[in-house]
Amino acid sequence: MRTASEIWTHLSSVMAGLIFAWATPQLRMHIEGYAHKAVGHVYPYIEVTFPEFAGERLERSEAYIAIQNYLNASASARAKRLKVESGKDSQSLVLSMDDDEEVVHEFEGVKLWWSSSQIISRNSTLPLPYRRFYRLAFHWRHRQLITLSYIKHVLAKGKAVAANNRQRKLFTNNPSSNWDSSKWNHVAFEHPATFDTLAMESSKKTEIMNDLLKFKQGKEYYARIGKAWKRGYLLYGPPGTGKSTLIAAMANFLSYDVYDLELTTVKDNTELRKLLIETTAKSIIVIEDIDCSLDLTGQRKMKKQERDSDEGKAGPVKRMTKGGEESKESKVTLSGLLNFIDGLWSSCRGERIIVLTANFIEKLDPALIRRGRMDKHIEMSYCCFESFKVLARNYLGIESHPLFTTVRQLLEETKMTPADVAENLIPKSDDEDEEACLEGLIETLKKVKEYARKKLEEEEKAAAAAEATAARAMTEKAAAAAAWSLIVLTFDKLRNWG
Ligand SMILES: Nc1ncnc2c1ncn2[C@@H]1O[C@H](COP(=O)(O)OP(=O)(O)OP(=O)(O)O)[C@@H](O)[C@H]1O
Ligand SMILES: [Mg+2]
Repeated sequence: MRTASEIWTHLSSVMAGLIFAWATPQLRMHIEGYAHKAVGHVYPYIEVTFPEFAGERLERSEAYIAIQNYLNASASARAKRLKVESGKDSQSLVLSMDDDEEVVHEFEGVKLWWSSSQIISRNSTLPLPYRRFYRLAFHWRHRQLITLSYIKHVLAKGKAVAANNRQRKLFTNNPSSNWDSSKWNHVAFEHPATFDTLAMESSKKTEIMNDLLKFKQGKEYYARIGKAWKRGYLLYGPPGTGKSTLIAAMANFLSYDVYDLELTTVKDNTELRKLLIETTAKSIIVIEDIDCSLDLTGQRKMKKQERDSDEGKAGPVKRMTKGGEESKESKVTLSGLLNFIDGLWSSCRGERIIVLTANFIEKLDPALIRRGRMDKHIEMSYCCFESFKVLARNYLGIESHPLFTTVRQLLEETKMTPADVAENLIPKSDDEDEEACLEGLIETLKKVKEYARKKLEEEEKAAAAAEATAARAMTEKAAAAAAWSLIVLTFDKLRNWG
């Protein structure tokens, strides 16, 4: 039997050996490796936690939000316990995973488990009394796949879902006297127009949608060719042909915000620049009726004349509202507007689209609408049969009708805007069915055709009368000239005789 002192000596040497082994890094790694393997055999899963608040300033973690969106998108199909919250428009409902619920996902054939939990926190700096987090568990064999690919995939998908679900905004600029609160006012953007409901030839629609998609996905492309990630659209055509409707459809298609810039309330070029700086990425900046809100041609001529004098000396430019009445004097100039657009192109990070609308393209200065500033010019035209069919589907819910043939023929012979066609397709009482609406439209089209015929006839008559008057005047002038020559000749002869 060993004595107590012998046992102590033996224990001390074992302890010293262990301490020595721990102090030797290679040996320690071996021991740790074995320990991990031993634990791995018992519990072979790795768990990753994503807390809601992270970082030094305890801000809401972007990763947490992206994961939340990613998981919510498929929650109703996967989770057994769900919770319901009201959505962005406070009418729809959003289903999400309930607390302490676990769902199984699969990525490239690998199974993984997501769970959501919360614990009461004693940390008083947190904005909420509890700490929420998501936990991802997977087999340690898939560590590489999950950490290198899957988490990136989840974050990208979650961000895309968020972009789609985001409550988009419609901004309008405040007059500078109200800039204490903010330069832009906003309301929820809830225009229902889509490319599906837009009355336009389908080939033209597809072209615009492809152009927008290429732009939206073009981050790397624009960076590679060294061009700012911006695109300018000019929409022109008569009132009521759908310019504003197309802008709404574009914003819905891209999930972008809309900044509706009202130039008549902007005092000068400096204000214009300040407004620009406050706009955010993923937005469409719209200046409607550019041909009516600024006398651009006049300004350009004036600018040319005063090329040597500075902007301040150019004097205030009178701007007109759409109705033609004069609004407050403003010093916004064409060069200010061009700088605004170029500033947008060069100084603002992130993608932006600028859309100008006009009734008369010929009134606009070529510098404003040249490619590079306004890259795509879209003419919005009178209603054709294809556009009519879209309106008939929207307003009457029909794809065909025996009266369509008459409508088609009349539309080819007349000019009617989609706004007017749409107005005729709206039932005016409960008794009016689709046939009554189509008959009403045919009646109006016939009237418009008759009116146009009479107008043309009158114009032709007036032109003929003007031509006759001109011819008569020419004859009288020629006769007078001949008489005068005769007088001169006679006078000369008399003088010679004398
Ligand atoms: N192409 C279209 N597709 C679907 N609806 C249209 C179209 N054009 C006009 N409308 C209907 O007519 C109404 C007026 O159209 P919109 O305001 O888009 O015309 P606009 O070209 O912007 O006119 P303005 O030059 O006066 O601003 C819209 O509310 C819409 O209901
Ligand atoms: Mg409009």
